[in-house]
Amino acid sequence: MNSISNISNFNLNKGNLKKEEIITLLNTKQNDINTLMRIANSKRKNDIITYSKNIFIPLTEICRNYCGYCTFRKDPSEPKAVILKSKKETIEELKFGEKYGCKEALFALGEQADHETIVKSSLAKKGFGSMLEYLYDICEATLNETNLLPHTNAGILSYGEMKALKEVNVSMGLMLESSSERLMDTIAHKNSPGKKPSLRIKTISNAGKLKIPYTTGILIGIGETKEEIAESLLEIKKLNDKYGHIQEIIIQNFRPKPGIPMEKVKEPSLLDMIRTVSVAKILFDEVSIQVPPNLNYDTCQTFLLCGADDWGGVSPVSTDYVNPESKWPKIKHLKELTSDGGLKLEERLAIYPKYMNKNYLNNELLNKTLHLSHSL
Ligand SMILES: O=c1nc2n(C[C@H](O)[C@H](O)[C@H](O)CO)c3cc(O)ccc3cc-2c(=O)[nH]1
Ligand SMILES: C[C@H]1O[C@@H](n2cnc3c(N)ncnc32)[C@H](O)[C@@H]1O
Ligand code: MET
Ligand code: SF4
Repeated sequence: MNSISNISNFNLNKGNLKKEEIITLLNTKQNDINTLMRIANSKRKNDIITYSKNIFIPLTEICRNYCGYCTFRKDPSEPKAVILKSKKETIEELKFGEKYGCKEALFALGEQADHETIVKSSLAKKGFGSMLEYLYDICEATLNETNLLPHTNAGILSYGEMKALKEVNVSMGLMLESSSERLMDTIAHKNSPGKKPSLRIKTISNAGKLKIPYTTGILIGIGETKEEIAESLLEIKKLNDKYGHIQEIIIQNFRPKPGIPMEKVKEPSLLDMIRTVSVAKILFDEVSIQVPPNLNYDTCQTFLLCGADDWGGVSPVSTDYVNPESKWPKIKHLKELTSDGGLKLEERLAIYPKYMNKNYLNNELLNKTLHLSHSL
């Protein structure tokens, strides 16, 4: 029987869990789950739960992948598809967000959209040769014309692309999703060359070499096994042990929705989320564990009991374009939910304090970041 009653034999303090031990923890039942939660929660360094006030700008919804869980991606033929959001509209939206206190400009977009002719010609009309050039220009304008700090998640990028974007982003991100090659043959990733684990790992590793403060995470409930969850977390740990650039890990639960290939796939159970969040907290000492509250509207308090310490980007103005049916809780509500658990809600920036220095940021980004952080 799987049990963690032998948990004292596990090296829980240093987070040096072996794969087999993680799998055991991911399979815990009944009282052992309480123990697991208690141990994870005891790893908290303080009673603060952070969030970042952001505005989500989907610069393009065109994407070369077809993930079985995604409703964000649109075909160029769909009348409502965002081919390329203009700079004028982007800045107007950002300025609106700024009025409501947003400090993070979240640019999340389809992967390698410029491989599509319609995007390429739209870029050319504006005088840009690639999505990278456009992204750079938009992030630069964000810095020049607003007080927001850019965070870009554009799917996999090359070393050169990230080297360029580092100059105009305080942090960047890419969900590992899962380190499982096997999922490349399943409904989740079979039409998504960009979800190949080796490519995602390469991107995250290049970000480490470039000293880019980084957000990654795993998507739970897309057909992965417990063993594969353990392997994914260990892969992220390996990357962070090597470079130390991972500022937060998102434990994101898959949300089924009408019209997607995975429409009929069951969402992960609350207990599976509890087990995964707890294990992640035990495994990572210096990295924040983020659980998005909009994807767990009624249950998110539970994650406060297993060591989660960040709610991620929460927007007072924009929808979560990846999960548009999942409304953000109001900050006031989030504050009440957090303090009800004996914890304190605190706003943070898109870059965590330990990276606010010359090793990670150029002068302009550092000055802007420090200035904003004093206003929190
Ligand atoms: O509103 C969202 N924000 C998402 N974010 C934003 C995130 O919550 C914040 O940008 C970070 O916490 C940085 O402040 C992501 C960022 C990444 O780098 C990678 C993946 C995600 C996923 C989402 C998401 O699904 N919805
Ligand atoms: C931006 C991130 O959103 C996640 N994502 C994409 N589709 C869904 C869904 N249906 N439910 C939950 N998360 C999703 C992926 O992990 C992606 O990398
Ligand atoms: N398309 C990218 C990815 O899945 C960015 C987030 S989804 C809009 O990695
Ligand atoms: S999740 Fe990202 S990569 Fe996958 S189809 Fe959607 S937009 Fe493209």
